[in-house]
Amino acid sequence: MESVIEVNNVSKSFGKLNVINQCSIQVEKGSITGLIGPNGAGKSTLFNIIAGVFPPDSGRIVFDGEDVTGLPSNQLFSRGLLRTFQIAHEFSHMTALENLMMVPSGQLGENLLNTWFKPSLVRSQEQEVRQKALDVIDFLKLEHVKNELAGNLSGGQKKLLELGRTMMVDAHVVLLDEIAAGVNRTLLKDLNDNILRLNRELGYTFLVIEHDMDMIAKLCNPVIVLAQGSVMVEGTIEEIQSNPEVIDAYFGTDVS
Ligand SMILES: Nc1ncnc2c1ncn2[C@@H]1O[C@H](COP(=O)(O)OP(=O)(O)OP(=O)(O)O)[C@@H](O)[C@H]1O
Repeated sequence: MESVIEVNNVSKSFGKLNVINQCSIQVEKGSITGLIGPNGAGKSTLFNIIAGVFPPDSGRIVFDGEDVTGLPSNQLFSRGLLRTFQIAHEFSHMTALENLMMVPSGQLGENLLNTWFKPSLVRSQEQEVRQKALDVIDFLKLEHVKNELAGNLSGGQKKLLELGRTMMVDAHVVLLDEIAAGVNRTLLKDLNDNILRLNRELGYTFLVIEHDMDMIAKLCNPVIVLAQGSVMVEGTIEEIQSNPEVIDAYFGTDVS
């Protein structure tokens, strides 16, 4: 098995609070790996470190075999590692299709000189981007809302659109931070199905933070439990749910 993300002995403090403590995890290429743990365990902080939002105090992050510790998000983005973000307010007045078309970086049309001197090149690239966006709409079965303003989409449709944006840049590793929050059951099934399809059909690797245990159980193998900034245990969802230490620390007495 080949790791696509390696977190090696990473630590991070905010002031006197040690949030991540000598934490090491590996995400295998082609896996959908779950990251769970109690509130405040450090999951989002670890995501932010992996995604280059801020550097660790110590330790290393390896992505695709290269040390990327401290590289900013935009550089990781161009290497194919990205996290989903909520659709920014300023994009809510654009249609779902336009939101997808906005994603690719370095569009030739943005450069005024190109629009003057190489108009045909710009036009053909715009057509290419539009076609790709239409393919993504088709893949995610969002055809019926493609011309709807993003701000008018339902919570679940917005999450699908966020997932769609990762397809526009050919991401191959995607960090999903609580993507199920606030999504109704029907759309949650669509979301799960699409994550599985991206994984199986297009080879995406996912690292998923999620409080929804049904979603973790349906999608993730392995599941890593983080507690107080370090790995408590890693295994299949069945192993996790029957681990006495995890039951005690995380599930309380509700889990049989
Ligand atoms: N920028 C920051 N400055 C100071 N403290 C922070 C910062 N970010 C996170 N923390 C603290 O770090 C701890 C871990 O937070 P983090 O959001 O990583 O946990 P989490 O496991 O994602 O929690 P949850 O499941 O509740 O989202 C918390 O005590 C939080 O208050």
